[in-house]
Amino acid sequence: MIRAINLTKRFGKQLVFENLNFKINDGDFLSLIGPNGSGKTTLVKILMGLEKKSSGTLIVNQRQVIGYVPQFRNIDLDFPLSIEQFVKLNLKFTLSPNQRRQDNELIKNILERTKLTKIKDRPLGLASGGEKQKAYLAQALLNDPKVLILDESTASLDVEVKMQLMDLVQELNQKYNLTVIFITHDYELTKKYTKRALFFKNKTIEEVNVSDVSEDMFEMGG
Ligand SMILES: Nc1ncnc2c1ncn2[C@@H]1O[C@H](COP(=O)(O)OP(=O)(O)OP(=O)(O)O)[C@@H](O)[C@H]1O
Repeated sequence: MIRAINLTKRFGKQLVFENLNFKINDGDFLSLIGPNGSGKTTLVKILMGLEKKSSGTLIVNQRQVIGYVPQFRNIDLDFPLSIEQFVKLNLKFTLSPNQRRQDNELIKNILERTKLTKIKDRPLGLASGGEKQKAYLAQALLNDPKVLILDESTASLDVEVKMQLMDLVQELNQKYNLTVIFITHDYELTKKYTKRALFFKNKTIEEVNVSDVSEDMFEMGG
């Protein structure tokens, strides 16, 4: 469970948002929507402990590991790692054979969950956009997160591939009760996949019913 009480953030004199009040429950599939610059990324950075709040209270269970899937970035064709090697980058180095065995099991399991097993040896640079994004997702799942943050992860993928990625995330949400926070500018995906929506408006946040989310909510000035 994550709870914000009067959460406020300023950068110097610039007020980004003030008095955010919300609660995110375990297993929620939630979208964070609002125009450019309204504070969505700043909020998740605060959630992940990468940015400091200015005032207010934020309660995040300490043991609640948060996984983060970044915005889609293309990767050079000659990137030297295979999909599996890339996913493994998030493992802690160990000399213990026992730990290595456990790590290998874990990797196998995660590649299966993200449907990457068949192509695990393919160089990441040669993978399709959707496959690359799944590799980021697999990396984020490595530390067994209870919360997964997707930061516009589907931007610049084509529609079908976006849906495939979101189907996979939905499956993880339903099977493992993974909490999903989806920062997005995508109206269709918000409607199709998310169960709750938090809308940044006038420097604060309000919960709107997903059925009431409209396209202009992604465009209006902050
Ligand atoms: N480290 C920083 N120092 C100063 N200002 C910052 C910093 N990070 C973000 N900002 C400002 O805070 C505001 C909110 O930015 P943020 O990236 O959170 O918005 P966003 O809603 O995620 O936008 P977008 O939809 O465009 O990704 C912007 O005006 C931005 O310029």
